[in-house]
Amino acid sequence: HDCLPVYFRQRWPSSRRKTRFTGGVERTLVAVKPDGVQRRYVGQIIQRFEKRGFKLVGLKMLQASDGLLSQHYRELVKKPFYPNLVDYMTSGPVVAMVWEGLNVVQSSRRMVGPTNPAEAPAGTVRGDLSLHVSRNVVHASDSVEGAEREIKLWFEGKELLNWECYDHSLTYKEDK
Ligand SMILES: Nc1ncnc2c1ncn2[C@@H]1O[C@H](COP(=O)(O)OP(=O)(O)OP(=O)(O)O)[C@@H](O)[C@H]1O
Ligand SMILES: O=c1ccn([C@@H]2O[C@H](COP(=O)(O)OP(=O)(O)O)[C@@H](O)[C@H]2O)c(=O)[nH]1
Ligand SMILES: [Mg+2]
Repeated sequence: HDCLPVYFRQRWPSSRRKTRFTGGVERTLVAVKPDGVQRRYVGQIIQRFEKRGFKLVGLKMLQASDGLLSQHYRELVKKPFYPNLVDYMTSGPVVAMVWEGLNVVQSSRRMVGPTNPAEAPAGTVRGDLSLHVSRNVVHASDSVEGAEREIKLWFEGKELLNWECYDHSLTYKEDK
């Protein structure tokens, strides 16, 4: 977390009152998959994260390679659907981004919805925009450790920017 701005380096104190934060300020990898790009959903997906209050700190469009995907999906390489997954993920450009904010890993997973769109509630990206598990529009890291690993895989350090949102004090309550 050395690359986070100074005011983010501490974890949020778990509160004296009812409100409890499970985590601190985190970063996560979100990627619009080739079907999402082809269907022109990039703007809508970015907008959901902006509206929620998260901060965009990295963004690029790329053609994913087999090598990158075998590392990204290293837990899935033995699965029977893995060759199809690679065909899907290399079928066109992917838009990869890094979002930063309080509990962003868990919150973005909730915004994206379950892997299978059939189980994804309306209001989630997958529940609103997709039907089939093999065309589920978007990726989001599923743990803080996974996010750190994936961000290193998809981005170089210099591609991630530290910047201050002017509305920070409106979206965060910082304890004195
Ligand atoms: N049973 C399956 N059949 C076909 N495709 C699958 C299946 N399970 C997973 N996939 C595909 O592999 C991807 C990775 O599976 P994973 O279990 O990591 O789901 P996820 O974490 O929800 O997705 P992602 O990692 O892309 O965000 C899924 O998003 C989906 O596209
Ligand atoms: O049975 C499956 C499971 C997963 N996937 C694809 O593999 C991706 C990664 O799977 P993971 O389990 O990581 O799900 P996610 O994290 O994407 O929800 C999914 O998003 C799907 O695109 C698939 O095609 N079939
Ligand atoms: Mg996954």
